[in-house]
Amino acid sequence: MSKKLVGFSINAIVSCFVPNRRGSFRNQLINATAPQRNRSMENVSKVWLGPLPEDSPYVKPFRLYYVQNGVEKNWDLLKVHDSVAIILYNTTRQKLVLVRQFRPAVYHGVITSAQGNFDNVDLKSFPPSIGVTLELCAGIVDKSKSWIEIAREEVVEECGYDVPVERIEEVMVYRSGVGSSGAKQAMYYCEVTDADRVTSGGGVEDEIIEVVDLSLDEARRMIQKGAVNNSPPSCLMGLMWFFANKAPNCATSA
Ligand SMILES: Nc1nc(=O)c2ncn([C@@H]3O[C@H](COP(=O)(O)OP(=O)(O)O[C@H]4O[C@H](CO)[C@@H](O)[C@H](O)[C@H]4O)[C@@H](O)[C@H]3O)c2[nH]1
Ligand SMILES: [Mg+2]
Repeated sequence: MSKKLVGFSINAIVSCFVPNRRGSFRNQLINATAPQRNRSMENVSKVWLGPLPEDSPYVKPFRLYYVQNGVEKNWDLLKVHDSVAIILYNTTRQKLVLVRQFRPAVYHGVITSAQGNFDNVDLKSFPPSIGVTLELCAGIVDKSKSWIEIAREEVVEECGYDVPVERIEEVMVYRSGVGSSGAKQAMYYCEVTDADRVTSGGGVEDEIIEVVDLSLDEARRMIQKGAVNNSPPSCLMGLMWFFANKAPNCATSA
């Protein structure tokens, strides 16, 4: 990872991010049985906006200046965490394993697309379910561990499958938010079995994540024309990669 970017150190940013966001695996097992597991992701009773605090551990806005063809230009950027995403395929059930979550950014986006602003949001007209996404298991790179180890931890934390890194294959590395953050995301593929399942998943701390087993027909429908519904491009691309390279009876022949 590069250490310096436009005057502030990435390490300094990372070090001010919430430390030890993830508990130990033992704590995760304890958390998995705690009563808060029953909280509903759609039980959102009030929404409002506020200014971004300067010490946000997740988003840092700034302006980058550059001279191109002798002309000074600038671009407004957001420093956000890099991330990993994992295409999970359960070979016992022949199901893809995805996650459902309430995404405040998506909820905001859907509402502002519909009414032009986020003022006086009526929760009856805009129920929290419109901000729920179906995504690949994914997580931010917020600790000094190898990316593949972070991917392994996300798989067990969010989906409950405990697999060694040797079973996780790198698929591709790309940049998201090319106009705003240029953040790096690495995508991985991992086959799991029911025997690898150690918890029901669901995330750590205050995360509310539902693990969803998707049949290959259901996954195929998600990437059909007109079918995309709130899922991020990384998820859709991961599904397409799976069908192009891994799905039973679908692998392209040489
Ligand atoms: N982002 C953020 N803002 C806050 O204000 C904020 N406040 C609390 N948090 C906490 O940070 C953690 C983020 O969870 P993950 O590590 O699992 O990361 P993801 O949210 O899954 O995001 C990944 O996957 C996405 C799908 O591919 C990609 O789009 C992202 O780029 C990629 O990072 C959660 O514990 C959440 O409670 C915030 N997180
Ligand atoms: Mg996640």
